[in-house]
Amino acid sequence: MVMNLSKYFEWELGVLKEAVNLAGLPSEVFDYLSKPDRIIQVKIPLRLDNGKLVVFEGYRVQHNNALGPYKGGIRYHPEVTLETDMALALGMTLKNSLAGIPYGGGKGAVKVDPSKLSMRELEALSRTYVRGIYKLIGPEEDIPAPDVNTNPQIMAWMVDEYSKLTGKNVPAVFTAKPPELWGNPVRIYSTGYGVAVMAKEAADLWMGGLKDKKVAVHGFGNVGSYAAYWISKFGAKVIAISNAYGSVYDPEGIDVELALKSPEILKDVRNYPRGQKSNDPDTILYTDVDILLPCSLENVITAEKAKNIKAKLIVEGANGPTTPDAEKILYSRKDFVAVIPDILANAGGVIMSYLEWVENLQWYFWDEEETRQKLSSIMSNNFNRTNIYWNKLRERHPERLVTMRDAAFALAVERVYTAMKLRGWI
Ligand SMILES: NC(=O)C1=CN([C@@H]2O[C@H](COP(=O)(O)OP(=O)(O)OC[C@H]3O[C@@H](n4cnc5c(N)ncnc54)[C@H](OP(=O)(O)O)[C@@H]3O)[C@@H](O)[C@H]2O)C=CC1
Ligand SMILES: O=C(O)CCC(=O)C(=O)O
Repeated sequence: MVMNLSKYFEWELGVLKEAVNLAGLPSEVFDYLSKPDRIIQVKIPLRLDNGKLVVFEGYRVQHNNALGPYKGGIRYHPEVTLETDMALALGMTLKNSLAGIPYGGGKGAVKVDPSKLSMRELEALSRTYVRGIYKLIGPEEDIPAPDVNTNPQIMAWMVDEYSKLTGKNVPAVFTAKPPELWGNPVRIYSTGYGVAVMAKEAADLWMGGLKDKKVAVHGFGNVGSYAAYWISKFGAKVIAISNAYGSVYDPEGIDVELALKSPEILKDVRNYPRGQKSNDPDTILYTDVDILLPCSLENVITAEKAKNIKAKLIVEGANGPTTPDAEKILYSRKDFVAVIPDILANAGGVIMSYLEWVENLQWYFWDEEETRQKLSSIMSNNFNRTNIYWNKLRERHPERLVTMRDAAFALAVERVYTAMKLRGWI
């Protein structure tokens, strides 16, 4: 996939501008939010196991903290750029606002291919990154978490490094830690679980329920694999999955539990024992399914690809997978239902991070069932609020296409605006 990353930031800003307008807010709100509060850029020198020194580049973008501390994940990816990170940080401000949680938005990144590093190198890189940013993060300042190619083990190293540097035991500075180190056990699957809850809400409302609905999942990583697992649990049938190496299609249904338990399949979905295999991850975008879950990276569903998509409902597990041009093409189809936008659909991760942070701050822990229940009801409530607002906007603007993304952005930006206004910033 060729990623046009700067394009992602550009189109996200376009949606934001429109949202400010739709919400009837002063245009200066767009000027304020189109730039982050602060960009931290750090040098990460790493001595490789073979003795060679390499220097990586890392970022932490703190976008806006009107609603609370900056919050958002850290991505390790060889193609990540500062602009991608800025787009993702803006997305976090809006996602956290829409979710109704007490956070602003931020995002971090290191330009590295972690699959090429040994465990020792990965740990050293993660600790050096924390040394670069630790003075500007904290449980009341900025709370990072995982994103693409980062995980609870990396959070454990990071929280340990932070504690060493500050001389304090501060678990609430990072979320999605291992449960043995004050993490919440739901967090590992919460984003995918939330995506499945959103698909269920949408299917119940518009498609007669999830039962036997055919599903394709693009990107079988943390978000995609658990989204596939939970949507199957809710009664749908996952028939196609992909990752960076390729895809597998089985009209009889993929055994998601088997795939989730197999390190070989998680590494490369073509190791799945049945079905038709392809070396192209994108073939599954065009499979005849009811629901498509894009759970890999941004800019996957372009206008060109949208023309051949058959799914009626798209629930965005990834951040920024559908371009606005593609969305227009999808909505022009009579049988198309909706794109449930990223800031609504994949908020399960950060909502669960919020619950873990609350647990860490008060040293009191809920059990798994109870926390999942809390997450589920916050997600369902957010779906309903956004849908009601979407209906209102469509009634108000019958002359134009108002997407659910427009509604989600407008609702989110309203809450940020109110906080900034009350604080006297704007
Ligand atoms: N983790 C979280 O809690 C949250 C993540 N997100 C977003 O969800 C998305 C996925 O994140 P996450 O699951 O954590 O990341 P992972 O690294 O766990 O998974 C990413 C998946 O996408 C696959 N992938 C990469 N490139 C392609 C491609 N060209 N075609 C098909 N699949 C591809 C990867 O395959 P391979 O393994 O082969 O590289 C992997 O299966 C990102 O957009 C992220 O920002 C959003 C909210 C929260
Ligand atoms: O839990 C978190 O803070 C990470 C969330 C995140 O990065 C995202 O939603 O994209």
